[in-house]
Amino acid sequence: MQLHHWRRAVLKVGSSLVAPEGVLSTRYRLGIARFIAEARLQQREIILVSSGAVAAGRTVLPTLAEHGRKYLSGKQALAAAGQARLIMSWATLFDFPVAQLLLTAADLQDRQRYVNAKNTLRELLNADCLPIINENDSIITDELKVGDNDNLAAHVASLIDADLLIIGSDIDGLYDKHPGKFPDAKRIDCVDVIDASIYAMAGGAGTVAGTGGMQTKIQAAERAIKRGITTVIGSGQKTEFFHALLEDRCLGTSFVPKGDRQTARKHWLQHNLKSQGKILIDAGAFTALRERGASLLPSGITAIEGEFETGDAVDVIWQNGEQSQLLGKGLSQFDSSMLQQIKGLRRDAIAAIAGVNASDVVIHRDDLVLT
Ligand SMILES: Nc1ncnc2c1ncn2[C@@H]1O[C@H](COP(=O)(O)OP(=O)(O)O)[C@@H](O)[C@H]1O
Ligand SMILES: N[C@@H](CCC(=O)OP(=O)(O)O)C(=O)O
Repeated sequence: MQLHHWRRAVLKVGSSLVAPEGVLSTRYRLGIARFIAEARLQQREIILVSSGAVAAGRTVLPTLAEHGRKYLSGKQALAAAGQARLIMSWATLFDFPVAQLLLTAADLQDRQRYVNAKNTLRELLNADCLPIINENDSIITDELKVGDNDNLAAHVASLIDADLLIIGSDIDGLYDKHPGKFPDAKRIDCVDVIDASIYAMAGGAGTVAGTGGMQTKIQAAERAIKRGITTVIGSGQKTEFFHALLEDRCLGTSFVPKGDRQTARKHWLQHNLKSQGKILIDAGAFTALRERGASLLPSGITAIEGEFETGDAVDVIWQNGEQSQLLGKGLSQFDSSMLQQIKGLRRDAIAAIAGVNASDVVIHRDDLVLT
């Protein structure tokens, strides 16, 4: 199946690839690492979501592995020890820097942490670094869990505005029934609509190390395509799967959103998010945003209307004397009270008010939809 030309992908690799026999191994990770390196050479960006911390922990702490995985703190200790081994072992496969981000559902629900995670990822990509993400298994309880890395990867894809979500597993796609139980199961090339009949095809995990099986992969695809992100599920054990992706083709199962990605994103921003306030901008900012596709900086803001929180959607309006023109809608990286203080200011002055670590971008161009 031919895909669109993708530029930024979240690649999720399951425990079945990272630790095929329940312990950390390079057997499939060498091929995965080669794919990441080649994609980067093609000027594509990759964010890796890697499972395998608990499996790696079993090697690091064999005694705990025997008894510890039966209770929560034991599993969490295995994940803590294993995560360090996991990240080190990925780092040795690359000649570019890697960075680790451990996220929880709470981080994705809290607006400030969500924006922080997004900004950190953007910085890492700009610095040519490979972000490697996992769930922060060592501290979470059930209520705060995303629970599986398929859904976590879909959240990350949406957070960083990826145009492709690749779910690498030990199987070459979604079958119409559990292939391990039914020898006549047939692989599906492309899913147009995700409904109950698609979920009914999915069985549980294939290995002891895996979590969720196809169920969570379909959930992830559903979450991603709602945001206009094409999702593919395929075998991370096969070099052909990765080769094809480098040529914008999918040899597994693809889930393709209707319409193009910008349309879906635009639709999501425009129709699913209610504007909580207004940011009025000057003529210079209007031109920069409209003509040059720039991000909105505080220096171009003349006034703020309404009360809103960090991450809320706001209308961006050019006010020209008595007349005003709606430029678009975007996600604000600051709340309205901080914006009241930093509007019209330049970078140095902003740092004195918002702190040296504060971003000086109010609405990133990726988060702005022009009307
Ligand atoms: N309909 C299906 N199509 C394909 N695989 C399925 C299906 N139902 C269940 N599975 C199982 O899901 C497994 C992949 O999920 P999982 O074991 O959680 O792996 P991972 O570690 O890659 O997330 C497959 O190996 C297969 O045994
Ligand atoms: N966060 C866990 C993996 C969770 C998970 O979703 O596993 P998998 O189904 O193998 O991708 C770990 O690192 O062990």
